[in-house]
Amino acid sequence: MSAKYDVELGMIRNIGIMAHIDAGKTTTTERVLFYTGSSHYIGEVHDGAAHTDFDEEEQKRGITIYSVATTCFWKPGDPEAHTAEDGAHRINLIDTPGHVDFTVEVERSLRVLDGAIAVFDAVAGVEAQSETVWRQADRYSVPRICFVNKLDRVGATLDRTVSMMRERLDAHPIVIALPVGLEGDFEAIVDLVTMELLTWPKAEDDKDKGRTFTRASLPEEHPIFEDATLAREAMIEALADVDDEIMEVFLGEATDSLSVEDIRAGLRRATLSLKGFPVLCGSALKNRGVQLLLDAVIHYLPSPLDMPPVEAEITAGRGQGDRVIREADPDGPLLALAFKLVQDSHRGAVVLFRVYSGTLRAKDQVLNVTRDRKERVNKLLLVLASKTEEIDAVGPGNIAAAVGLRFSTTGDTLILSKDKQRVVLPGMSIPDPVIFRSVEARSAADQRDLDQALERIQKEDPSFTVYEDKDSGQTLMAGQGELHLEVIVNKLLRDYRVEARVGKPQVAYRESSRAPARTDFEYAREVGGKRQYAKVSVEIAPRERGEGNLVESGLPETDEYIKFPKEFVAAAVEGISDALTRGPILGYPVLDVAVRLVAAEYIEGDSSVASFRAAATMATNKLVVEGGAQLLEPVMDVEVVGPDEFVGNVHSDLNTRRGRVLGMNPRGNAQVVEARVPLAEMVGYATALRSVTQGRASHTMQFAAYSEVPSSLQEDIVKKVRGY
Ligand SMILES: Nc1nc2c(ncn2[C@@H]2O[C@H](COP(=O)(O)OP(=O)(O)OP(=O)(O)O)[C@@H](O)[C@H]2O)c(=O)[nH]1
Repeated sequence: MSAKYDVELGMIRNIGIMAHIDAGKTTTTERVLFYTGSSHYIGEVHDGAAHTDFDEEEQKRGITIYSVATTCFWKPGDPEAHTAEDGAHRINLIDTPGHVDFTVEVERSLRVLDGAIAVFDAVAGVEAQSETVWRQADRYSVPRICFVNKLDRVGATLDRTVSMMRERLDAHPIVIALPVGLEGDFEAIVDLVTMELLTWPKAEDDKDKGRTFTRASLPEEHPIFEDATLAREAMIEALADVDDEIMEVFLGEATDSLSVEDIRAGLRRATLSLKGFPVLCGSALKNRGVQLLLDAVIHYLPSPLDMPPVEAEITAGRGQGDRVIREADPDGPLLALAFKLVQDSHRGAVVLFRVYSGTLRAKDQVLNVTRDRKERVNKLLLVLASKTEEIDAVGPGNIAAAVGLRFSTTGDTLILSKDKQRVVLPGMSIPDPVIFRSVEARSAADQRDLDQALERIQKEDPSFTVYEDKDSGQTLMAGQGELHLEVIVNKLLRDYRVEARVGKPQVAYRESSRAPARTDFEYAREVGGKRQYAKVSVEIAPRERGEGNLVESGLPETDEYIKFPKEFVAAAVEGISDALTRGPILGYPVLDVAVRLVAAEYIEGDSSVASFRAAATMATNKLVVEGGAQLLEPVMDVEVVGPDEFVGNVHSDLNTRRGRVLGMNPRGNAQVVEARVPLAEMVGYATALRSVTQGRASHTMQFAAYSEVPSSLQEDIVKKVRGY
């Protein structure tokens, strides 16, 4: 352990910065890293020198471990304290993706962070995408503080975003910082909790990018004093609305009796309970307001101590299936979650992880419970803004990187191999990939680059898979949605600079069988002058949607079968499974059927593993058709959020897409329309939605289930997929 970096549990903050694209997430992060002393310069987004990009090789590929999680230190009231020894808190800053389409990406970051900063653009306010990101954080109950950025821009106001938070997000904002001047005149901020004025040097004198600032009691003669007094009253009233303790004071005595500590404690309670959201403001680009935001991270966002202890499931031995609680105890058994794998150009695979309980030490042998693999941690790294530092150990509540793990990836649970009890953290649900695109290298020379790039991307993103179509020999990339694959294609072509041709997005259909059927199948051939024989009887029955396949040997345990060669049975079962990977309609995998081998015959000398395998495959192919082959399509859970007046349009548009509206609920002054819609009908939906709602609504969707394609459409789809 290192005195420089180790702090008590209550002094750790694991946070993310969430924002609409362009709201200023990168610019704000840069300032955070600069003011916390973790970096010695500010890389500006527009000159391409942001920290996330400083490694040239990685800049080409757009990934760095620094951009996934970075650790920095901050002490409110002492901007020069940059280590644990100085009494600073430790902030582990975790990247959150801007696109909510990538369920796995969003989940992985929301799983490991305890609180978040939501950044808004003071001109645009709460945009549709900010709304989507906000709702995702609601779903995971992530406490948030808000930063209304870009107050220097023409048209900026604090009030607009605050009222939009009420109206669009149905949130309870509590404004705790007041800007002095706006747009070009924006120069200072009043901390409403302490009634202090924070002033930064004018742009021409700002030699150290806003690092030096003054904080002084707001004088009564200051022109903003009256406004600030009113704003402070409003802050206390807004806090009293959601906090009983403050309410009591508010109703009883004069609010003057509330100390700074009382107000901070109230704001902390409101934030942790998600009843209120402290709102700060500033301009990251003009270097104003970020220090106050950092203070608020420490004052109001949760530490791991505020989080409920994690629950894990026992996977083997006594109590299998039971849940156990793991406290954040450094001496307890290790429990850690790998939340991101990054291919680092110098170090190979680097796994970022969070420890929930116990302590992980360099050279420890760990067990990846998810994959049932033992492996060794060669090195542990603390990731700071512009360097990594080797550390000996990581304790609970903290985030670090491990080098040397070969099997671990996003979502895996790690424990120590020597620990007796095997437990696993609730898995991240990785939905089936529902959409795919073909990809082909432009030349044989590009093939190797393509293969390597695809392998890397696949390792980093478990929701992305690559496979080969057996018929066409084409390489197919499958993912969670159009946008997911588009981002990957961009990565391939731009970051990895692979020369490749990429096909159009296609829906991943499945096939099934409608009714029970049975077939007796005799396989008798001459192959290379040798007789091959096998006879099998196979039964098929449909299963409920979502149940998956069941393939088994149902041979009775009669005398006839006691001596039946086991390898022939195993080969037949394999043959059945093989047949189910390619359905008879379009060659998509067959889903939700039970297939059993119910009788078999062999001839000594003529029968072989190969003949049983072939017989079972052919019998199954025939059976799926006899049972009534059926095409299945992925159906998505779609959620559209928008103003009331557009609900009619959204509704009728979804109807034309074979959608089924499941419900409509008000949220704030908006309406949430929930529907189930076939994915095939959702191509280009974002554009269509924009046009029927004048850009006021947003949508999210995720895979719900496979469902039967109506028979009237099956033929059209077959023609389309085959390219007729
Ligand atoms: N005027 C002004 N511009 C800002 C401010 N903060 C950021 N910007 C600019 O806004 C643009 C977007 O900022 P980024 O920091 O890249 O925003 P982001 O949210 O990280 O955007 P993505 O990287 O696209 O997700 C850049 O051109 C910034 O220079 C601000 O406080 N004031």
